[in-house]
Amino acid sequence: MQLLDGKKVSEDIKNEIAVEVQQMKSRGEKVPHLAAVIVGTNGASLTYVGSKVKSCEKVGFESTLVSLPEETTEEELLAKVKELNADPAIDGYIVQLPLPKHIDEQKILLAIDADKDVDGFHPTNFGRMALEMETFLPATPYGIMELLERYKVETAGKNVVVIGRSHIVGRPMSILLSRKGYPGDATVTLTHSRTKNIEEITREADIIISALGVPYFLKGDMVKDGVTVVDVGITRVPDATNPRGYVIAGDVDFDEVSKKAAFITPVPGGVGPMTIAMLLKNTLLARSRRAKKGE
Ligand SMILES: Nc1nc(=O)c2c([nH]1)NC[C@@H]1CN(c3ccc(C(=O)N[C@@H](CCC(=O)O)C(=O)O)cc3)C=[N+]21
Repeated sequence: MQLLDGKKVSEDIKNEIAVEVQQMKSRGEKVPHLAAVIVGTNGASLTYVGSKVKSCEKVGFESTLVSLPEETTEEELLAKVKELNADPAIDGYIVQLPLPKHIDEQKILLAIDADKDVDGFHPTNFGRMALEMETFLPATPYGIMELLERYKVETAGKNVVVIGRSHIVGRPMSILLSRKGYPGDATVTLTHSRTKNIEEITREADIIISALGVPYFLKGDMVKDGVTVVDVGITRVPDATNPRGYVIAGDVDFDEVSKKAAFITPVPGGVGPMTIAMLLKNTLLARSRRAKKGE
């Protein structure tokens, strides 16, 4: 069994980015500037946004955190989005999801300038991804592709089973792995809450990407020997014996599944850190695109 070490690979990627930023600086060029908008104070969301800001500092990017109260109206958030679209200092930005229920997420995502949409969530960028055009790939699926590539996991002609059809992970993951070329060319099955007899499907899989959010869902008897397993689930499970009061649980029963797996990601330290590294990579791309346009 080999660990797909997202923590380590993400550090490598951040070091590569830091080198490029240093070169930009020494040429007197503007460095990438990422902004993140967060509405409300969900504990987990605050953690992620905090680590994004920290990672920006680490690679030498500029970063701006826009923290808005839970009561922010849709109109106010739209106004902030328009302001970021128009701000020449900002190369790319994200609006942290989920948003409070009184705000229409789709309306916000549509308002983001596709050229600054480093999350790759705008319909234009999602379409470009599906059509195999150059674009900002959504950070989590992009990070998984990068992990598979750096560990040389074979994908061509393999049976890939994706669990979960979310717009930010499962759906784009299924598209990316079915695209032409490496790390794609796979035969992809997208499973979800209406899928019947899922264990019969997962048992045939060469690669399983689980993005479900159900702690310890994937058990040892649901996979075949030699499988590659990527665990996207991150759930905080209350645990009184832990000083934090919770433990971070993946979708995969690691103890059972790792006994049969050829490659497997840990949680934490797998897909999560890769997501942040790829967001930085997209922001670097946003900056170089804008530099080419003289912006
Ligand atoms: N517009 C938007 N873009 C996102 O990319 C986005 C979002 N909204 N909303 C929330 C999710 C979640 N997300 C994570 C990023 C890093 C870790 C991460 O680094 N996790 C660490 C530790 C986790 C912990 O300590 O809680 C790990 O897995 O090792 C996790 C989750 C990005 N998201």
